[in-house]
Parts: sequence; structure tokens; C-alpha cells
Amino acid sequence: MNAPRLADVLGDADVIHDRAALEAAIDTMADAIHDDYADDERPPLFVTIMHGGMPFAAQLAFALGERGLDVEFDYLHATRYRGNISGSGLAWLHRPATPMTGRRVLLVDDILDEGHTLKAVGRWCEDQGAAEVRVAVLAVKVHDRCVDGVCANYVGVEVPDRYVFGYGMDFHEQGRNLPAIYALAE
Ligand SMILES: O=P(O)(O)OC[C@H]1O[C@H](OP(=O)(O)OP(=O)(O)O)[C@H](O)[C@@H]1O
Ligand SMILES: Nc1nc2[nH]cnc2c(=O)[nH]1
Repeated sequence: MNAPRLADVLGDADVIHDRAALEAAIDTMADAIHDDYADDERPPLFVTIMHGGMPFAAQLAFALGERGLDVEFDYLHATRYRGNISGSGLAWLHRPATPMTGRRVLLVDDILDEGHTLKAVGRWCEDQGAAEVRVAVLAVKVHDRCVDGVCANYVGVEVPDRYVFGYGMDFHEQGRNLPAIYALAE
């Protein structure tokens, strides 16, 4: 079966946060992250969660660089939605190669929804010996279904309890490069 097409849903979708609002939110996050890591001897290990985290991570990394905070890059790919609009079991497609022992790890992702992804990834980093795991997400979805004990240390914006896409997030693997966050019409 062919995947639904972005062009068929975009016209009826609602813009939830436009580019200017997201850029302002990322700058605010960068201020807080800079303040929390600026005194460390070693840069944090900045781990982008692919694919969705990529545009946000790039922009956040530049904002941190602008503020004088260096970061060391790595990435991982864990997916539980796999192009669908509801989640299932988490599949690891790539694990970070950088040793985490004793490191402060900053996980960077597009969205915290039910929290299964960040729970599993955070636990894995701790098992690798990370001294600390913090989480930066561009968006948090507002509902009461998040798994216990999962929260983000740095949050850009809130989104409603609807399927959202754009700014890294996909609609059936389309629309990740839209420079705003949209919600699918209900
Ligand atoms: O809080 P959760 O309910 O676990 O959902 C959040 C995760 O879902 C999305 O990833 P997805 O599995 O769609 O992979 P992708 O980034 O490659 O699109 C998103 O990038 C988060 O990592
Ligand atoms: N694209 C997208 N990915 C998600 N992963 C978890 N929730 C969402 C969502 O609302 N949109």
C-alpha cells in the first residue's frame, strides 16, 4: 500500500509553532544548557537521536557554540514509530561509539511523547557508565500517558496531544524539513 502523501494533509494541518518561535525557544534552551555545563573541564557528549533530532540538534549546537560552549558529537538511531503515526517496540539501528564512562551525556531529540524512547536510551547510557544523562527536547507532548520517571531537563515548546510533524518530525517519513511544527487535522 502507498504511504499517505504529505501534500494531501498539509493544507488542513495546523501550524502549532512557527520557525521564529522555535528559534527563540532554542536560544532560551541554549542559555540554560550553557549555564549548566560552562564550568566543566570536559565538553558534554552531545548525542543526537536520529532521525528526528537532527535539525534541532544542529541548531542547538550552533547556539551553544555561539555562547562559547564546546560539545563532543555522537549520535544514535532508535526508532519505535518507523514511519507510522503510532509507536511500537523500540528498534536500535545505531548505537553511539564514543565511550561514555564518566561522561556527562546530553541526549538531544525532537519530541518527548510517551517517553519509551528516552527511557530506554537513557538507561542504556547509564549502563555504559555515563556519569550523568540529561535530556534536551524541542517539544513535549502534553498528556498523562508519559512513562513514570521520564522527563526532559531542557524543553523548547509544548505541543498538543495530536500527531505533529515538521522540524525533524515526520509524517510517514515526509515533512521532516518543514521549518515549523504542524499538527495533523483531527
Ligand atoms: O516518547 P516516545 O513516544 O517514545 O516518542 C518519541 C520518539 O519518537 C520519534 O522517533 P521515531 O521512533 O519516530 O524515529 P525517527 O526519529 O527516526 O522518526 C521521536 O524522534 C522520538 O525519538
Ligand atoms: N512525527 C512524530 N513523531 C512522534 N514520535 C512520538 N510522537 C510523535 C509525533 O507526534 N510525531
